[in-house]
Amino acid sequence: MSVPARRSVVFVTGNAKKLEEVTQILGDTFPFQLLSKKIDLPEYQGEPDEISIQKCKEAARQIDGPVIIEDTCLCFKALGGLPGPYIKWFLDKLGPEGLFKLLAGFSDKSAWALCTFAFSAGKDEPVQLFRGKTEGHIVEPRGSRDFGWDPCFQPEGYEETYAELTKEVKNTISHRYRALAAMSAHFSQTNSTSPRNKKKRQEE
Ligand SMILES: O=c1[nH]c(=O)c2ncn([C@H]3C[C@H](O)[C@@H](COP(=O)(O)OP(=O)(O)OP(=O)(O)O)O3)c2[nH]1
Ligand SMILES: [Mg+2]
Repeated sequence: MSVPARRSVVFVTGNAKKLEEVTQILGDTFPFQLLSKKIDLPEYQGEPDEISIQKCKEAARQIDGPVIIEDTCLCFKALGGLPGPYIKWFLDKLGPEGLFKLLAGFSDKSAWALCTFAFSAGKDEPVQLFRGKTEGHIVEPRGSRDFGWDPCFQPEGYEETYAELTKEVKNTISHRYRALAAMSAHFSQTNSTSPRNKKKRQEE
């Protein structure tokens, strides 16, 4: 008897570090087979949800099949949530040191990292969003420099920055971990209540 193939979905990202973390976090737990495609999707403007929806629709159009995208914001409370979705440009121009200095005139250094995963079953299909948020503070950069603004973000309840924490720890508290947990929970539930699985359970 042949084993039915696991449904696959393409994670579209131009960021190799994101892909690395997503693969580490999901392990074998995700009900879909995760494929990846390196495409630099446009950097849209607007609110995080709108950006993720546009990004996902464009990915689904290009792939012409089921896709997942991810968009990350780093939001400073003293700046009303900015840079938010524009963190990529701020990071490119200022680096982690400059991000810290941006808050020099403010006593409130609190910040949050927001990750949004968006799924679409294909072009012209609806987009579903899954969000994860981790609160913390912007600090003088410390730790390894291998991923963006990790050296200047210290998550709440920790003495270390994301960049000083081991990957194992970051990947159990991060914005990305939380968004993926929401997405995995949704699809695990959907899978277990799908008519095919219900029928299978009744037959057991
Ligand atoms: O230090 C970090 N740690 C992170 O966990 C993290 N996640 C994203 N980023 C960086 C990468 C970018 O500079 C921005 C987010 O912009 P976004 O458009 O979401 O990411 P891209 O690199 O453009 O990748 P996509 O192709 O859009 O998936 O923040 C982090 N830095
Ligand atoms: Mg991007």
